[in-house]
Amino acid sequence: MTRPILRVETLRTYFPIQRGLLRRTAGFVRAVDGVTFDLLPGETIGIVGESGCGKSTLLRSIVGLIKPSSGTIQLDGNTLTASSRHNRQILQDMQMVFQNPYASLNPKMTIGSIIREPLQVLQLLSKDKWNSRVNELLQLVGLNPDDTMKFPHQFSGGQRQRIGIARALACSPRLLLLDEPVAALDVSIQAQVLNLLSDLQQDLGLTYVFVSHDLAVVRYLSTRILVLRQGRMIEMADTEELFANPLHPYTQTLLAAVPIPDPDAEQSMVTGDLVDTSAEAMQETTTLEISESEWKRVKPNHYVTVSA
Ligand SMILES: Nc1ncnc2c1ncn2[C@@H]1O[C@H](COP(=O)(O)OP(=O)(O)OP(=O)(O)O)[C@@H](O)[C@H]1O
Repeated sequence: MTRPILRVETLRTYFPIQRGLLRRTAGFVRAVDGVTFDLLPGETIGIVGESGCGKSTLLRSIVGLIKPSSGTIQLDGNTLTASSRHNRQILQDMQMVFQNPYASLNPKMTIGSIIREPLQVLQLLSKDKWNSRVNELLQLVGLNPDDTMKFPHQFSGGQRQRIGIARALACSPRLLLLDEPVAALDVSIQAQVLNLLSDLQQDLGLTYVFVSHDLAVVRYLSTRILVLRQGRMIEMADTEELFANPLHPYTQTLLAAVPIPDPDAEQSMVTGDLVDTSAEAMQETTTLEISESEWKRVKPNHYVTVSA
């Protein structure tokens, strides 16, 4: 059986609520509260749920931008600790793409230096190969390699997100954590960026964790969906199974809000071929080691919570 590239086990991230002059801890926001899932190579898991349910905190906890309160995260079978997170291979293997392409790029840096930065920081490749790698990355994301000396403000929103993706790909990661990567873009541009992500996944064999509040967008890209509510897992299933057979009332409510695609519409949201790159991976049943009292396993890959 294929080893999961990512294993998240009973992950909890709580933020203290501080009150009074002495800033005493009066309680905790349970932003992520016992999340467990495995991710096989080539899969895309979509994390969905309403605003504030903990989607971004989950991603940030996985990538190490926030220190989780408890639980374990394994990358390729290796448990991530404060010290192992400095390991070059781990830093290389897992990269994040942020929601806001306006805020996530340093406006004072040329895009050449923005994309080159991870190579410099991680000391990857020899210095004389950095420029050709930057050109290659720009081409990979559909941008002009002659534009390396331009600044972020000289690009459109969609192009800036492509720059963010090129930077995330600079050190050849295997796992991309995508936090609402198209939410800040116009719908027509969203389609182009989603198609790019799909093509890159196929061409480079990438694995994605994809966060969005937009279920229609998640449906295009994800092979499996995890529904979160107030930090807790509500339901998890293969994408089409979840859409066809949502079991938890909360999932049913979320799905009811997704507009049904109009077959006569001139332009569907995503054009071109979206190839399911994880067909092989999906042949396998992923395991979920959560207490039976909390989860009901209704099909090999369909779990629903019975306590929330
Ligand atoms: N640094 C922080 N300190 C305290 N509370 C926080 C912090 N970051 C997030 N939270 C709280 O944790 C909860 C989850 O927030 P998070 O941003 O992860 O949700 P989300 O599902 O990504 O929301 P959105 O879709 O609006 O981006 C929220 O109640 C939020 O207010």
